[in-house]
Amino acid sequence: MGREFLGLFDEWADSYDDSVAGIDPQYKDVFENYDIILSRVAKCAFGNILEFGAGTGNLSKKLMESGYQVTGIEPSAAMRKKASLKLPSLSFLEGDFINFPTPAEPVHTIASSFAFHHLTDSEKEEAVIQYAELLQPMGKIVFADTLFETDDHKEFAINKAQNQEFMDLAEDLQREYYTTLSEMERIFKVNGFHVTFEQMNDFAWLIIAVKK
Ligand SMILES: C[S@@+](CC[C@H](N)C(=O)[O-])C[C@H]1O[C@@H](n2cnc3c(N)ncnc32)[C@H](O)[C@@H]1O
Repeated sequence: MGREFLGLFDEWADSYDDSVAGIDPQYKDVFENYDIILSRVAKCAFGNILEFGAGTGNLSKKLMESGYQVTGIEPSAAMRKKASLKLPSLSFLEGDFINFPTPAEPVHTIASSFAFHHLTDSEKEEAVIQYAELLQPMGKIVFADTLFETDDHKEFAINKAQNQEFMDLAEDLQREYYTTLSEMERIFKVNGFHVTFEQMNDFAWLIIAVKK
């Protein structure tokens, strides 16, 4: 589910780490403070961690260095290959936010960075319902992702990208399922989580949801 963008990621795998380093001007602001953002996610995590959309393994590395047991779930074979080369001791399994292998161990934290927007809002809710079942009591969901305060803020970002002639970014913002803070808050609250948000750059927010 939500795998309609996979072709893009198979193609992007080789140059993805350059993009997050700010080399691509179109995505410079999206990935501003990338390293700090991943470190914040790692700092908020605990216990056994299931990470979705692991990509080239950059968040997985931070989580592993913090001493956690990490299993990465990633639908793109090219991305899994990159991540496995970077972190040979970690498991990167084929799966997505909704369809993934049942973890062998209890899960305390579900983590992800820059990936949850691949799901529509109803798929996001479907995923959160599953995570509420899967997580241990007081378990956490810690996600970093692009969110907008309102639909008007999203429209403003699209117009700004078009005016800067950042057409890849403008199309991306229209094509994928970037949602609003209020919708994200609703999804977590109605499914039994206490949720807080912290802005990390013009696009990315840290989302911390604790199972009540
Ligand atoms: C922008 S990259 C983020 C990678 C990494 N987490 C990071 O912070 O650099 C998005 C990742 O989500 C993966 N992805 C795409 N659709 C997905 C889905 N439905 N479920 C889980 N991951 C997905 C992509 O293959 C890609 O590796």
